[in-house]
Amino acid sequence: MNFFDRLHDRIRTVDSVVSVGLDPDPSRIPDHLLEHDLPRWAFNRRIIDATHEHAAVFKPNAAFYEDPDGWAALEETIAYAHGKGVPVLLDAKRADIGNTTRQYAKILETVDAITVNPYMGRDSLQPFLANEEAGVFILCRTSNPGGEDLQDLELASGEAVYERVAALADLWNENDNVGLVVGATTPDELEEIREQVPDLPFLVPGVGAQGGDAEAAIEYGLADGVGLVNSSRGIIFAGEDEGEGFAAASGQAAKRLKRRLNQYRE
Ligand SMILES: O=C(O)c1cc(=O)[nH]c(=O)n1[C@@H]1O[C@H](COP(=O)(O)O)[C@@H](O)[C@H]1O
Repeated sequence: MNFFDRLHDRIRTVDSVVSVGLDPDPSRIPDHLLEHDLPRWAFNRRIIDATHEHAAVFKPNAAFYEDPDGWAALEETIAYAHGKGVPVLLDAKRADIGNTTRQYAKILETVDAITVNPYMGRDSLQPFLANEEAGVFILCRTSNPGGEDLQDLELASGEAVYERVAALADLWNENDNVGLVVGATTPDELEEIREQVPDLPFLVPGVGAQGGDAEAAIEYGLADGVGLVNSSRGIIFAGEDEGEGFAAASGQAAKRLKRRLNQYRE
């Protein structure tokens, strides 16, 4: 079954478009978990237990797992999320030359969807795009301040680079498996890109810790009700000062974000 059909079902089941970002910064893991063999896994397990009822997906960012213990923690995390019936979107921002990207794309045997980088062009994304079951979210207008450095540049055609990316993504969506990453910190661009590509679901990061616009994230992020609004630190570290109560606080934060976003959903 196509990823976006599965996501549609998941969104209906939990009545939520919240993507819970699993970015377990080791310096912020509560002290009482540090004695575990894999503190990031111990942390994520408790976060998953507390938030899964409100999670349309879990989105681990690969950057937080790039060492041997991290790989083990990520493997456990993915399996546990799947055990709870929650799809996993790996935020890896991948893409490379053909033979390399073919190896990268093998990760789609393990996760349900991935973020990819369009900078190297179509062939660098082809093995991801060819996977009919998986979701492929292409970076379009990112939420960080430097997002404007390249993405806002005007091309000779008069369009901005991010508009060109949206147009290409639409073209590359032959398997109905493509979405765009558009940050909530630039609501005007969100609106503009939604008008340009009405059918592509967006992953909208940047609400919560980055202060993005939650209403715009819903108004423009969803295509036919399908899309994702991510918060990572705002959920997983909501109970940072609460010791063993940290996970319960995360559960509350995920529920609050779900309710806030649901106010704007039709
Ligand atoms: O691809 C992403 O998910 C992403 C794109 C983007 O433009 N901005 C952005 O913040 N993200 C990711 O979304 C998450 C945001 O985390 P918080 O700011 O803690 O909610 C991080 O994992 C970022 O890497």
